[in-house]
Amino acid sequence: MILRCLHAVRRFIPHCPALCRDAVSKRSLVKIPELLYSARASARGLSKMSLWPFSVSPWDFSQPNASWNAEMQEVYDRYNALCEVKAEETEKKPPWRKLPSYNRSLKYVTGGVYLSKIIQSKARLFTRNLKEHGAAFEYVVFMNKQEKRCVCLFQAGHLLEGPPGYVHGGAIATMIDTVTGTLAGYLVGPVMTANLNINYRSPVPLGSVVVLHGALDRIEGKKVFVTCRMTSTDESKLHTEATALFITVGPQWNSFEVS
Ligand SMILES: CCCCCCCCCCCC(=O)SCCNC(=O)CCNC(=O)[C@H](O)C(C)(C)COP(=O)(O)OP(=O)(O)OC[C@H]1O[C@@H](n2cnc3c(N)ncnc32)[C@H](O)[C@@H]1OP(=O)(O)O
Repeated sequence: MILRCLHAVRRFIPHCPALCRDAVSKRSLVKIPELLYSARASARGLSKMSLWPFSVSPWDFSQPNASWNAEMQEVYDRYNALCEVKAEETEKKPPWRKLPSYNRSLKYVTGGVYLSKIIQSKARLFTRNLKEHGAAFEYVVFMNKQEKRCVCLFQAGHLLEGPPGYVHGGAIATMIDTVTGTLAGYLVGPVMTANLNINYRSPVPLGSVVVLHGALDRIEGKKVFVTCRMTSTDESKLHTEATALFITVGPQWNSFEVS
């Protein structure tokens, strides 16, 4: 019934473009299954959710959803609590911040000079290109700017299989690149990965939850060195160790503080 109404609205849109162009877009309608899905997920503690289906704000993939297992939800709640400011400490900024995560880069970003507009309009961030929650990369990044480090909770879905029952090494590398790149980008601005070194210490079971600990090592001119460890959620088991080198690509590279 709801979908029928929405299809009727969709057919009506071309006849009143001035009225609807911005508020009701086809892109918004694509999000309806996600919104219905999120309504089901709300029982599991989804923090903010709008029932208004024509929102133009992008979907934040780092919110809890029904595919998260109990461990993912529990560790998320623990870190999320660190992001909240208590009433008596309103003047103090909490050191931790949960980063939102969208499936597109900035809408008007330049670059990708060989990309046609059609390709660019369909482009999606690699780790966020599936609509099915839980199938691949479920993750959320918490940033601590003061300490120049971050943690990422990662639940590996069934499409990431490498060896039977375990996560593919390339999927692990993807997450390490994402987490270290996000930290470098957050601290200094736009960067490109120049080098990634990974030591795989123990396999990651498919469907399990792990934590990636990213930390700034040092900055030397344009070069940003970041380390990363992937562990079990209680940190008793080391899965992967990595170092990454990022090169700043913006014009601002010589103006940030070297520490
Ligand atoms: C909104 C959504 C967010 C979502 C956030 C998601 C985050 C995801 C992040 C993913 C990031 C990626 O995957 S990026 C995609 C993968 N990476 C790439 O495609 C990069 C391809 N490579 C390049 O474009 C280039 O080589 C660069 C930019 C890396 C470097 O070129 P450049 O700027 O000309 O640098 P250049 O002057 O040559 O070198 C600068 C210094 O770095 C050193 N250097 C350069 N490359 C290397 C290297 N591989 N290993 C060691 N050292 C190196 C040089 O020796 C030099 O040192 P010295 O002489 O100064 O001492």
